[in-house]
Amino acid sequence: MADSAQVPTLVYLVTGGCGFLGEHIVRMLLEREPRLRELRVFDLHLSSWLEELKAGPVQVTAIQGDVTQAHEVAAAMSGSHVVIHTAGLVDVFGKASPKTIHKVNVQGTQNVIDACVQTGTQYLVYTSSMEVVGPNIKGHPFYRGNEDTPYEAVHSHPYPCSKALAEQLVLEANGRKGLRFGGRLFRAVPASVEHGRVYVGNVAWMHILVARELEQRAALMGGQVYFCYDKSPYKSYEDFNMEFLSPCGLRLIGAHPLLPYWLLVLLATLNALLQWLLRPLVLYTPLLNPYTLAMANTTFTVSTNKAQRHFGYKPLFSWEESRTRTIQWVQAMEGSAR
Ligand SMILES: NC(=O)C1=CN([C@@H]2O[C@H](COP(=O)(O)OP(=O)(O)OC[C@H]3O[C@@H](n4cnc5c(N)ncnc54)[C@H](O)[C@@H]3O)[C@@H](O)[C@H]2O)C=CC1
Ligand SMILES: CC(C)[C@@H](O)CC[C@@H](C)[C@H]1CC[C@H]2[C@@H]3[C@H](O)CC4=CC(=O)CC[C@]4(C)[C@H]3CC[C@]12C
Repeated sequence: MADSAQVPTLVYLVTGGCGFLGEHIVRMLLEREPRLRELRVFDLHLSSWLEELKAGPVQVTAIQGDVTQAHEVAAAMSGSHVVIHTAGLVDVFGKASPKTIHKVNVQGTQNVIDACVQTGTQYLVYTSSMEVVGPNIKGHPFYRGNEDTPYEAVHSHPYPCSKALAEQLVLEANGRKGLRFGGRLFRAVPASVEHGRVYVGNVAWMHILVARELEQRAALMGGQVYFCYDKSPYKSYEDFNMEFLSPCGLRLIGAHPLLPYWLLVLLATLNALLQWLLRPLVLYTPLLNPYTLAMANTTFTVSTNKAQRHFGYKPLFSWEESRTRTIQWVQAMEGSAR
């Protein structure tokens, strides 16, 4: 059994992947990162040599995009585990305006950071520059210094200013969570209890398709039941929720339920009794009651393609897109709850 360090499960995104540094990173990842499942190469200008890389075992996805466009960055980021952000304007010759340099190097980096937070991509590697340190405008030499050597970094040129600002954004974003929950949830349901979940956008899409096809295919579809499904992973109810809550800073404590099942049944029953006793005074509606506990502890998953066979249904949103959109929704809900 290959250890996890060797199993290709990770999705990397390299911005500026067609640049001088980016190309080296792309080729080296393919040669030296055994955990790589997909390598996304994001660049304003895609190079033809990318095509030759698609013949290998790792899925190489070329994405033409602009880091100054937040939605393009977020779309490329969706489902990535690691992003290496090299895209930038290297210009100390006055080819580009200070505004453009700032827009690409600073706003572009902010867009990458925001996309990480939105999509739950937890690891960002940023290519900074020695110019962030110096030489400064006073011409002070920096002789064989290191990261801790004191030096007065004072810049006026657009490029070093942009790199210094971008690096500061990245450093400040370290440890940032999409959501300030920062809380802990305690596992109540065994991870082995699978529960079927479907992204709401795919549920809506199936409804649209049924309504559209029903008239033409009444003989086949009339009176039929169709399970709704997509590529959402089979997980326990709580583990599935963590796909969206982990990127928002929540942690699920315990590989196994922390309380024995009989105690959960007792607590659920007490909740039901309390609800009954309090009903004349107040509506007490706890999450844990005998019904919800039974549901959460009963495996219920589907595997079917009847909807595809009968009316051509295919999920509109991939798992990665569904996950990203749900994380964004959770974050928006948290923002409105403040
Ligand atoms: N070349 C050097 O000596 C040094 C470079 N760096 C940094 O390394 C990074 C990469 O630099 P190089 O590979 O040398 O430059 P490069 O110009 O060869 O590569 C930059 C890549 O970013 C892409 N890009 C530019 N604007 C973009 C945008 N708006 N959206 C998407 N992609 C965009 C370009 O198409 C290009 O492929 C830059 O962040 C630079 O500041 C840092 C230190 C030294
Ligand atoms: C307190 C813990 C035991 C916690 O894990 C309880 C989770 C519980 C609130 C949910 C577990 C299963 C959910 C239901 C399931 O997804 C099926 C459903 C289908 C519907 O049509 C409506 C929602 C629901 C009943 C859903 C409700 C929440 C759960 C019971």
